[in-house]
Amino acid sequence: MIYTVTVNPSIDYIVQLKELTLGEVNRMDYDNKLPGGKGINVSRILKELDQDNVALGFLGGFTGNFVKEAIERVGLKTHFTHISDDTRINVKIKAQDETEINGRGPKISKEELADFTAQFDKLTVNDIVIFAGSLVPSLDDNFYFDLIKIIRSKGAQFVIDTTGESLLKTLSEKPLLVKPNNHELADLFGVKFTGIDDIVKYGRKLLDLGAQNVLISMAGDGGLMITKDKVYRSYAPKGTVINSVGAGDSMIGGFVGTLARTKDALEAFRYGLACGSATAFSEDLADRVKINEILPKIKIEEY
Ligand SMILES: Nc1ncnc2c1ncn2[C@@H]1O[C@H](COP(=O)(O)OP(=O)(O)OP(=O)(O)O)[C@@H](O)[C@H]1O
Ligand SMILES: O=P(O)(O)OC[C@@]1(O)O[C@H](CO)[C@@H](O)[C@@H]1O
Repeated sequence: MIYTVTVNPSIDYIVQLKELTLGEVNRMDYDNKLPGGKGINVSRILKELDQDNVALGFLGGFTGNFVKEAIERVGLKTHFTHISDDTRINVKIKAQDETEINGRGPKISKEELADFTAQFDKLTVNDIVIFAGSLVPSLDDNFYFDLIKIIRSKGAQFVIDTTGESLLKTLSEKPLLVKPNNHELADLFGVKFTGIDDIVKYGRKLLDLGAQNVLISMAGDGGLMITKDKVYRSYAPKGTVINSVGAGDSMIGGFVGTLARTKDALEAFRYGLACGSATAFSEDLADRVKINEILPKIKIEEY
């Protein structure tokens, strides 16, 4: 089974207006509330690919109820730990620019945390756990790493979408996939990239440090897959970008879901790219219709 973990889910409150003027009363042209959080987004994409999965994490309060109902309505399997504090609301403003204001997230008590962690005892070698998104302030930086140790002790696989030291630290535990974007990769090693060769050089370091599969996403410039002896590059297909929120999560969902089904990393890369672009070209996350429309437009070449 594939499990996604969203420690800090959200209601994504999408607000559209022609122009945002700071310090003034602004009126919305359109608004929408969507269930959010990186792991939940990965779960939704897995579902679109008919890949069985369960979304885990913490949900609480009226906001948590909204998220739970919204994702269960689309048929997602969930097993969230109930918390007494409210799930956060993240504001996504689409005006002359895209601006995101993400909440810090709720408090999680020791008991709530223990309930959540107990689930990991049941993992087996057939399971994959995907961690994605920020932690809440009451959890310390070792949170993911401690869970990863448990996961690996059961022989299960893990994927982690995080940045900086928290990512570097997990590499020795051999994540199934890491997918920093090019900016995150540069920050990770404290360098500036001048071209694709630099990106490949530092992407390969992630493999050397233990990652099993490495993708580097480059938004509208497409993505790279770096293997021990080959580098694959894809330019993103052209289209009208409606929403780039969740493109990275979609790429992870597309890659992991397809890798689990086919064991073919190149095919998984193709689906990852298609899901990422399909989300960029959709108002919400991509659905199966959009993904299937984009798939034939994905071209991958050896770099
Ligand atoms: N503007 C775009 N046009 C076409 N494809 C896109 C666009 N933006 C993203 N994609 C596709 O989605 C993939 C992931 O996007 P991106 O690099 O923005 O991930 P990310 O930085 O993790 O995004 P986010 O954190 O916003 O989810 C890209 O590699 C690309 O294939
Ligand atoms: O604050 P985090 O956890 O880093 O990111 C949360 C978030 O911005 O990521 C998703 C898009 O990737 C959104 O659904 C959600 O609002």
